Amino acid sequence: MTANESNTEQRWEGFFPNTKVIAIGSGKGGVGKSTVTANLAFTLANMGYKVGVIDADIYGFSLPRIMGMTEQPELIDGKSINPPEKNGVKMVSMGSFVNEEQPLAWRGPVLHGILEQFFRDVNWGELDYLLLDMPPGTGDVALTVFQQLPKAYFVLVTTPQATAYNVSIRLGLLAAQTKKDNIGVIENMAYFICDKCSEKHYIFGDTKDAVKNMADKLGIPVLGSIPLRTEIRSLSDSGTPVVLENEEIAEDYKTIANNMLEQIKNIDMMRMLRPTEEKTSCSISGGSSG
Ligand SMILES: Nc1ncnc2c1ncn2[C@@H]1O[C@H](COP(=O)(O)OP(=O)(O)OP(=O)(O)O)[C@@H](O)[C@H]1O
Repeated sequence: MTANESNTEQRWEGFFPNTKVIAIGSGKGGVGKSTVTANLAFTLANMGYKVGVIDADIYGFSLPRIMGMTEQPELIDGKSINPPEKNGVKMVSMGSFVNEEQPLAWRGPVLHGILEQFFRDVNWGELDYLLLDMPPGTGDVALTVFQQLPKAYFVLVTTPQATAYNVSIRLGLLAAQTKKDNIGVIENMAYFICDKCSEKHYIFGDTKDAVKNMADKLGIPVLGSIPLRTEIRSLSDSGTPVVLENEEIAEDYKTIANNMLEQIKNIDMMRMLRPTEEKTSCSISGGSSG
């Protein structure tokens, strides 16, 4: 796609002129991207920001369960909906409309249409930050998001295993190629603190610098690390993101959120200095399939 073609396309961020959209992605599934998204959303809300979350993982949605927001959205006038809200966070997911066990099998254009409705037909109100929980990998939805949200900031979540961070590099490079601003990497399940010896065990990484080295390759910072904790999993499963219950982990998330906002501030300053052509160009080949 050329810069001109991309400019004439309807872009979703037009629905949110005053909102910063943060797309949260991972190279592979199971690294805790949705858990991190949910906890970051409640952290930002706790810091006083107005926050919305779109679950862009249409087939593999899990946010309604993790955030404990399983109620159906309210249909207003036959075409727009009021999203569920909890602790100052609004959220919409495919899981808000279908049963958790219902199989979904749609091709790209249908996914694109559903995501567009999440942006256009939901009464979000004024938001400071809209977090987008992306499906894992570099598939159709990632490409659509990169095309439709040229000003979005991009955050990678990975665990310290080589199998996870190596595929994250691919997604990070794709984001960079399509001129997305990568803000940084969040390391999840970074270490485990033993109940008995209180030592940190780096279960998933050969070295504790694995994710730092990966972030260096992409030229972006590590925004922070979250430990592997049974409590994170068990609270998530029962619909209470850990930051609402555990002050120590809430502090870790606050550090990450502050680092993220600082990076956004720096990127905004750099954007003001960039030539216009560079701000709008997009190098994805092919159409805008979703
Ligand atoms: N730091 C952590 N400590 C312990 N368990 C965690 C941690 N982070 C996430 N988990 C658990 O790991 C599992 C996978 O997390 P999650 O669903 O957030 O991953 P994901 O990357 O979004 O996966 P997918 O993209 O495949 O949906 C969940 O059971 C979650 O509770």
